[in-house]
Amino acid sequence: MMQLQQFSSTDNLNADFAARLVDILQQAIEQRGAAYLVVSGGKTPQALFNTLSNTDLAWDKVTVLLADDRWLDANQPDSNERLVKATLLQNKASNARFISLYADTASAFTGAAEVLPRISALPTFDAVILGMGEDGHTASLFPCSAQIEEGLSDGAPAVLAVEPQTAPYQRMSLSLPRLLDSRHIFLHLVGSNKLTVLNKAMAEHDVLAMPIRAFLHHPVAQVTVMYSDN
Ligand SMILES: O=C(O)[C@H](O)[C@@H](O)[C@H](O)[C@H](O)COP(=O)(O)O
Repeated sequence: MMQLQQFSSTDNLNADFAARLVDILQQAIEQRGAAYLVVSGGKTPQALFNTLSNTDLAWDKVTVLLADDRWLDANQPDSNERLVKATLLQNKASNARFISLYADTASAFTGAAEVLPRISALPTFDAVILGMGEDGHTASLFPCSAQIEEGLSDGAPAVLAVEPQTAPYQRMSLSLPRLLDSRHIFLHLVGSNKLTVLNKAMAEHDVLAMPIRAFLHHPVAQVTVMYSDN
């Protein structure tokens, strides 16, 4: 099930989104002593990360991890880990705990066994922020990959290695069931192209063609779409 929240500008979107996330994380810390936040890479969340990093919170009780990463050393420009460390884990958020999806092996497929226990050991997440590509991928659950059926299956491991055919780098991605195991799920979209893709995803049900549909049409999970045109 999905609920669309539309904002008049990215500034308004980011202010509202950051406040909402901080409330969720704060509540988790009060109730359970710790909070778990899953974020996405890509261009869309960068301004949100800057806002969050300047917000007061007991960040030392917050664990941050990525929904997916490219199989790159964290010093590489296209590493999502590098992006999160440079934008979110700064300022007031510099003492948050970060869990990497990377291991120093040549292939994501051989590294998966090392990464898996880090993620499968985690409790229910408090918030997951998803992005969406124009092909309807989310995290690194790419429609063009041979791993898509496994990643969307009920019995999928918490993380899996993925080799997209239409995007660079091998990836490590959280699976659909691991991402759904969250108290709150958001989809963060900026730009009218993304709204067109969202409408296409809502119009039909084939999840292998557009993996984001597995979230948007999920019978139980609530997905809040945080959207602005610009
Ligand atoms: O590593 C990544 O690229 C992501 O996690 C991916 O799922 C991303 O969220 C979408 O591709 C949207 O990316 P943009 O925000 O750059 O459009």
